[in-house]
Amino acid sequence: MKVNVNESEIDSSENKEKEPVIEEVAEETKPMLDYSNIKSSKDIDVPPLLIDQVIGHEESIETIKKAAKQRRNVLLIGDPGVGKSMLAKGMAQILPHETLQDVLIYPNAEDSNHPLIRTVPAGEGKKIVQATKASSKGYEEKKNLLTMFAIGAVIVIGFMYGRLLESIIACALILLISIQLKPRNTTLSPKLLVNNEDKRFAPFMDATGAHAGALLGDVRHDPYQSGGLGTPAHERVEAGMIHKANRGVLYIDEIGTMSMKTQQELLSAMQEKQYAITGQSENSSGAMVRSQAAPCDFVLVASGNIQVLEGMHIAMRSRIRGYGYEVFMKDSMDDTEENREKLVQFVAQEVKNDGRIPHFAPDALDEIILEAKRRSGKQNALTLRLRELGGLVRSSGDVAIEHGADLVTAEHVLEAKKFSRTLEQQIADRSIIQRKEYSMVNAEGGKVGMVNGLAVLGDRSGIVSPIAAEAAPSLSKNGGKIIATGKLGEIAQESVQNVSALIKKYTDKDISDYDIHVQFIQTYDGVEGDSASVSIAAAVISAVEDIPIDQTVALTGSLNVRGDVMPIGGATAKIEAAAESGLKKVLIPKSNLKDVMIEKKYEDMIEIIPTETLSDVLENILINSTEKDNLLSKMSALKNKVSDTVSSSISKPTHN
Ligand SMILES: Nc1ncnc2c1ncn2[C@@H]1O[C@H](COP(=O)(O)OP(=O)(O)OP(=O)(O)O)[C@@H](O)[C@H]1O
Repeated sequence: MKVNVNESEIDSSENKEKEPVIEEVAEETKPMLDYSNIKSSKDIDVPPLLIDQVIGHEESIETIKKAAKQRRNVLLIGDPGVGKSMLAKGMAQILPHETLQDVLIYPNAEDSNHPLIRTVPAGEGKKIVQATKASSKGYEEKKNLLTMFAIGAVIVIGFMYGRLLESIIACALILLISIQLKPRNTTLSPKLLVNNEDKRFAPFMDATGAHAGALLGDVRHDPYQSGGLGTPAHERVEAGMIHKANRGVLYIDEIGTMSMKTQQELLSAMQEKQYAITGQSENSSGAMVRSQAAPCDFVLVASGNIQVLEGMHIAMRSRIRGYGYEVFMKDSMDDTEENREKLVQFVAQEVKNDGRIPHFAPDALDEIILEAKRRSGKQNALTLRLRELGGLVRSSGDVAIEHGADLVTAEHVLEAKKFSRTLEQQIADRSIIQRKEYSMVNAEGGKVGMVNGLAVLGDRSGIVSPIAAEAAPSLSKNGGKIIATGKLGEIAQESVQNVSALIKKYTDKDISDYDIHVQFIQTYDGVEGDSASVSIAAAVISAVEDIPIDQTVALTGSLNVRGDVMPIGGATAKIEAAAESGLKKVLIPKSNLKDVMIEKKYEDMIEIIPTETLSDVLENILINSTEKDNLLSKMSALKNKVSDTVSSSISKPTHN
């Protein structure tokens, strides 16, 4: 990929020869890895334990292993799909499982609404229940026989005396009584609340979004409360996830969305390591029942993004801090050979877990690594948002199956990329078509106060976002106003205010003498406008100075108050959107140059010009004219004056 570093890059004060410098941006032509040892991802070993399958979070894995050993709580904070729940599941696999218990609940002869809890080693619970059931089986058989006989007799008598209706009612009554009649050993037989029989690993309970009943346990409602017809209280008790997670992991994603009351209860369960089960609905007969406390000695792994902390009970966070670890998870890893190999392992894992798609050939693995690079949006990094990358792995596999291929190839990955576009990408695509149809993007000529800004929709879809500025002398005695319209009005206001000092400095015009209108034309919901300040400054300067802007150029960058162009996010997506819209050049902050990983098809469509200062931007975007030359020489003189002042102050020693 060729990138033109424009002549404006060369410091004019040094009077160097003004020749454009051509800079090579690292081009990925050779394979990303040495695949000589493998034919496909099938030859890659997938580790048996989940924790060893987690890619790119070495430090977090260390912490999780430490936490598992000491049974500590963990708070995992990070972006969606970076492997938080995978780490929590992995933790459950490395917790000791020899100490697992079954929990039984028994009726209480003294207080039927206070059933009793008994814990036994894992696997024993089922045996106890089966033994009690076996002894009551004989009774059940006899009872059923007797019931059938009674029903038969009533029907025959009913026929004989012509009282069929009464006999049917009598049969129904006999059936009801028979169902309710339970032998003493049946009513006294325990119920298995928590069964850990044959568990190879400690339990993992995902309580994300669980309501209080499912989380803390509940007692079912029973309408037959009187006359001994009701179901015994202990049989209506249901264990909560906190009980099922006993000696294992209780995982809660987005814990901050849980009600404070539930968090409070969870906290007391964590403190006491046991929790009595009661009916959660006040209007239910279950609310009368309260079991003896059942064990719930779980490790809590809570997770979410950073905002989740706002909704989190303060004591809960303090408990995790005091008795556990807080982990901030990365969203990307360094682009090293070792990490590329891990990505290959990731592909092998995803293929194995999916079980329906073929393995990946080396060229397809290369495409996935390249995509991981692109999605990281950073120089020398690979994304760790692996759930989304896993989506591409699966859809590439689906394409290969459609083509009847035994292995997924690079072509399949590229085809999958085309149709598995995110909603934001589809909206961006559609807007590009619309803009082309209605000629909203000006891809030719020069216009005063009109600039092709670039923005990002979602997290990786670029969009051309035209900005128009109009400057009119203010008639108000109190000076001019900045009037910003469109959805990004606030950002526009702020940007104009930030750049007003620069505009004043560079144009010799006080923009407070003008009413300046700035409009973001056709802005979409979800467009972030932080990187529009360079575009706004260019549009306003063009409007104030009446110098047309080249409409074949698009630009992006954040401008600081000193006139330096600062880096922005989504450089690659923005450049691709500009190319797709038919624009010929794109100005991006120089510091973003290494982040650029545009697809091959765009490479010859657009010229990328890195910029460092507002002067670089104006040099490249204003249409050549005497006014432009005057403005730029004024700016360059100013720059020289500033550097002279700085160098003289450095060279003169001061004596205090
Ligand atoms: N670091 C990783 N290593 C290997 N696979 C990963 C990693 N991160 C995500 N995945 C893949 O993505 C899937 C989803 O990840 P997971 O559910 O753990 O993400 P999460 O961070 O918990 O997301 P969310 O916060 O949205 O629940 C995993 O089952 C796995 O296939």
